[in-house]
Amino acid sequence: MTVEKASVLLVGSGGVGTIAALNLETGGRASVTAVLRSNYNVVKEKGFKISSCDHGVLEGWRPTEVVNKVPSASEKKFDYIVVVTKNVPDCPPTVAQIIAPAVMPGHTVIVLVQNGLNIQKPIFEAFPDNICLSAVSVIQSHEIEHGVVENDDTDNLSIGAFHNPKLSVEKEQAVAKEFVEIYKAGGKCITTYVEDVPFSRWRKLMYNTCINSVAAVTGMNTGELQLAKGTVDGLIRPLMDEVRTAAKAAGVQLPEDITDFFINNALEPIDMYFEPSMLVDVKKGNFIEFENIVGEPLREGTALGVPMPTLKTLYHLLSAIQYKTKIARGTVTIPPKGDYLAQR
Ligand SMILES: NC(=O)C1=CN([C@@H]2O[C@H](COP(=O)(O)OP(=O)(O)OC[C@H]3O[C@@H](n4cnc5c(N)ncnc54)[C@H](OP(=O)(O)O)[C@@H]3O)[C@@H](O)[C@H]2O)C=CC1
Ligand SMILES: CC(C)(CO)C(=O)C(=O)O
Repeated sequence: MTVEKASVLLVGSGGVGTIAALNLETGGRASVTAVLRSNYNVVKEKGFKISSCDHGVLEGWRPTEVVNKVPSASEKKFDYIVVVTKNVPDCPPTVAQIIAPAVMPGHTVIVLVQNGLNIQKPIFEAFPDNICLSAVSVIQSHEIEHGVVENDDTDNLSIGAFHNPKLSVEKEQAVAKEFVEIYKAGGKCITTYVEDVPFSRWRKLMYNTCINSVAAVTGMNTGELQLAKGTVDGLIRPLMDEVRTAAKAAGVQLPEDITDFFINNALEPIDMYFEPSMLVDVKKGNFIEFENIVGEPLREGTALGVPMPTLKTLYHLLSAIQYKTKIARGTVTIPPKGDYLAQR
């Protein structure tokens, strides 16, 4: 018996998105149309070159279809839109604006394979009748040049449903479980259904909010951060304590030993010198996802009465870095330098 393939629109085929497309196609239960932007021409012509710990080296790989624009729902009906762009709501277009043309109200399931907290809120607002899934990714995958992807760690995806109070929780969870089956059908990734999405999101923040962002501000990889005296105990631990306390205030109990767990496992070994994604973005001159990774936990914790002084300082440093990128990319204009010498 042949099973009909799910029709998937994948938006954002960089480091993580390309491996997601590959896993979806490998399982044979999905047919992927990928929307590409800066890598469109090179991939259309030559396909992706992928070096992956789980898939080996692939030259000229493409999903079923590659396009350079989000198709409209009237052109093609998609069962899922899998979003794997960076999520930068402070630098429009927003995710909701990007995917809007392809969303069929009440039909399309929107899957957010992105870091950060509360990323579902603008999706619920824009598409109140569509199920939205959370996919928390642990993978090390980067596009090192257009169309060239290096994936060093198994694609480990924790999938669950963001609960939209307007929709049936049973239906949302059934859809999440079905997507897990589609995603893992190829057997080359670790894909788990999670019921407690807030837990899985806050848990991941322990890394992203506290390590990723310190790496971005300092320009240092995980090995250098550990070697720099005082950074782990004076900066990363206090940040983790603040995030854990905010999670608790929000009703999410992270285990007491989680700080030691992340410090002893996620940063090791020192000579791995790993660059988290926000550091990669700063180095590439890309916008950073600081509003969802740092701003949202800060706003949520503060609103619940949790003092977060270290995180607040980090937030403002990241905000300044984002502004610097906006100047460099010309998305803001600043007044020209005044001629003060002439007035002396
Ligand atoms: N990299 C990693 O190892 C990990 C990343 N994550 C998370 O996964 C998500 C994706 O990250 P990552 O893969 O690293 O990001 P990348 O920057 O590698 O890829 C993002 C892709 O989205 C594309 N894109 C952005 N906007 C659009 C648009 N409007 N239309 C079409 N394509 C678009 C970008 O194109 P362009 O090149 O033109 O900008 C780029 O190809 C993020 O939320 C990140 O935090 C989570 C775990 C690990
Ligand atoms: C922690 C890590 C590396 C997980 O894959 C990540 O989320 C990132 O680099 O943003």
